[in-house]
Amino acid sequence: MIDQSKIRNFCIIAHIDHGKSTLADRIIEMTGLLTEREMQAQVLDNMELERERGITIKSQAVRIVYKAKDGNEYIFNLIDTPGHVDFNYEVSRSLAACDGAILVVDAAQGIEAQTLANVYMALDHDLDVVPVINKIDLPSADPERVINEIEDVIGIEAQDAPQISAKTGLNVDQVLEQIVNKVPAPHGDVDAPLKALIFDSVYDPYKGVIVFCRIKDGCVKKGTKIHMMATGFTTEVVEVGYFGAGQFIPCDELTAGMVGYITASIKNVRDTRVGDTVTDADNPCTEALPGYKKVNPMVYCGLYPADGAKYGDLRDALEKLQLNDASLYYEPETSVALGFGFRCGFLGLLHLEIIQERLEREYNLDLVTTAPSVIYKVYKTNGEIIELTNPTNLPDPSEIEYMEEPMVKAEIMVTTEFIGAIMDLCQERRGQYEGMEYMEETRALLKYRLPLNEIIYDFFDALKSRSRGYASLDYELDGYERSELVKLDILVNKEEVDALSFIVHADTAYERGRKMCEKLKDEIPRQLFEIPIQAAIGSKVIARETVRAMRKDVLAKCYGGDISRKKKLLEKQKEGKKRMRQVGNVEIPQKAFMSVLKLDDK
Ligand SMILES: Nc1nc2c(ncn2[C@@H]2O[C@H](COP(=O)(O)OP(=O)(O)OP(=O)(O)O)[C@@H](O)[C@H]2O)c(=O)[nH]1
Repeated sequence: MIDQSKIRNFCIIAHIDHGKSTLADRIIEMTGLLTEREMQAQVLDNMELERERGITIKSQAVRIVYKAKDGNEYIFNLIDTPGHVDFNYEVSRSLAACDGAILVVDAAQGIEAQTLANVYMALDHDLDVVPVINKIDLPSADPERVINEIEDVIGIEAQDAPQISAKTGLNVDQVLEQIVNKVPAPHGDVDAPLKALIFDSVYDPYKGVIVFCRIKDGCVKKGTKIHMMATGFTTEVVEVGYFGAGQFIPCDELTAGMVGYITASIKNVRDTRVGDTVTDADNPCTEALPGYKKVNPMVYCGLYPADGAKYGDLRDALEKLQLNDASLYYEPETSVALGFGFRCGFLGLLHLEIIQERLEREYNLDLVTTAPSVIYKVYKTNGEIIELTNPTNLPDPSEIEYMEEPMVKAEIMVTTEFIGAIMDLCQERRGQYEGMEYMEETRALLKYRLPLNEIIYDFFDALKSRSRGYASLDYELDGYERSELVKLDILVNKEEVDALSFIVHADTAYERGRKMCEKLKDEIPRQLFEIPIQAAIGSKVIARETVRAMRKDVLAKCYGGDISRKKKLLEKQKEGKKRMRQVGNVEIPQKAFMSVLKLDDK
C-alpha cells in the first residue's frame, strides 16, 4: 500500500492562456516521466482539437514521481481542469479530487475574471492555493505588481510565490518543492468502506468506459462489486490502474488517497456521471460525497447534414460522441427548410462549437446549424408549463399567459478605460447593473445580471472587440425571470424559413429583425426574380429588404455554342447548389443560417 504522506494530489488553475498547460508539461518533463523527445507538444491536451484551439476541454490526469530535496520520493497526481466557463461543473469536480491547487497568474496580465472564479471555487473546496507567477521572461512582466494584486484582491500570501517561466523552465523546480511543502497529503481512512469521487470518464472501444476517480476512503481492486450512488449502476471491476503519460498503467489496487482509473465493461458514460460517488456494493459507505449535480444542457440548436443523404452518418457520429460526453444531448427533429436533422443540447456555445467542429473534422460531415436557443419556460393559459428548446414549437400567442427566460450573474473584469464601453454593451444586452469594485487603480470588476440569451450569441466577441481584448468574463446561471418575449419569423419570398425563427425580447425585436434582413440580403444571391426578405412577429411585418432580380443566367455566357462548356457551367452550378437550401422557389446559401447569428457590428 502506498504511504499517503508521500502523495500529493493537485491541479493547476489559471485564466485562459496564462500558461497552465505549459507549466503542466514542464512539470511532467522535469520529473523525468518523458524525455523531451517523447513529449508531444503538450501532453495533457491530447485531443487534436484541443491542441489547435489551445484550450483544455476534458479533464485529464497524470501521475508522476518526484524526488524532493528532502531525499524522499513523492507521487504527484496532477489533475488537469478545463479552462472555460462552459465546463465549470467539470472544473469543480476536478478540484474536489485534489488537496491543493497551483494558481498560475501571468506576470504581464495579472488577475482575470476566471482567475478569481477558479480561486473562489478552489477555496470552496478547502484547497490550499499555491500562487505561481508565470511568464516572467516577457518584457512586459511586472511580478511585483501581480504579487501585490494577489495579496490585495484574493487575500492569500504571495511574497514567496515562485517567479517562473513555464516556457523556458526557469524556476519551475521551486514549484515542485512548494507542491511537496504546501499541498497537504491526503488523509483517507483505508479501512473504511470504499468511497471514491468520479471526476471524469472516457470511452474506450476496447475497455468500455474508463472511470477516473479519487479514492477518498477504502480500497478498490479487480473483482470488487462497485455501486454508483447517484445513477444506481452496479457492476464488477475488471481493472484498476493509474495514469502514465497518455497511457493507462494497470496496478493491483487503488487505496485511500490515490487517484486512478477503474474499468468494468461499462457501455455508456451516462452510467458514470462526473461527481458521482463509487462505493463497494457489498460494503457500502453510508453517505455519498457532497456536491453531485446532474449537468443539463443550457443551449440548444438544430444540427442538419448539408447533404440530406448523410442523415444516418450524422446520427452515428452523434451517438459515438455522446459515448464520451454525457452532457451532449440530441433528438431527431425535422425542419421545412432543412429536412431531417437533430435538436442538440450543449453546456454552452463553446461546447456547441467544439462538437460541431469534431463532427465536421473527425466524421467528415458538412453541417448546417440553426440559431442557438436557451430554454424558455412558457406558461400557458390552460395551466400547462412548457420548457421550450426550439422556437418553432412556441404555442400560439393566444394560448400563452406569460414566458420566462434564464438569467445569469456575470462578472466582467476590465481595465478602467473601457468601463464605459462595456457598460454600454451590457445595457444594450438588457443587463441589470449590480455593482462595481475597483481591483486597483487601473481595473474594475463589473457585476451584471443578464439574460442568458443575450450572451450566448456573440457576447464574448463583442466584449473582446469593445475592450480591445482587455475584458474577461465569468458567469453562472441565476434562475428564471419573467420577460416580454416574442417569436421573430423570417420570410424569404413570403415563405417562412423555420430554421431562422428565434425568440427575442420585444424591445430588441425590431433592431434584430432589421439586422437579420440586412445580413440575409447580402447572403442570398440574386435570382431571376425579385426576392423580398421580411422579419415578422405573428402576421406583423417589422422589417424588409429586397434582393433585386438578376438579368442573365449563367448559360447566357455560352453564346448558345459549345455544348461541353455549357455542361461544365451547369456542373459548376450544381456543385454550388449542394450548398444551397431550397425554400419555396428561392435558394438560400447554407452559410446564411450561421452568419445571421453575429449581428453585433460595433
Ligand atoms: N513568454 C512566455 N510564454 C508562455 C509562458 N508560459 C506559457 N506561455 C505561452 O502562453 C500561451 C498559453 O499557454 P497555455 O499553457 O496553453 O495556457 P493555458 O492556461 O493552459 O490555456 P488553456 O489550456 O486554454 O486554459 C502559449 O502560447 C504558451 O506558449 C512563459 O513562461 N513565457
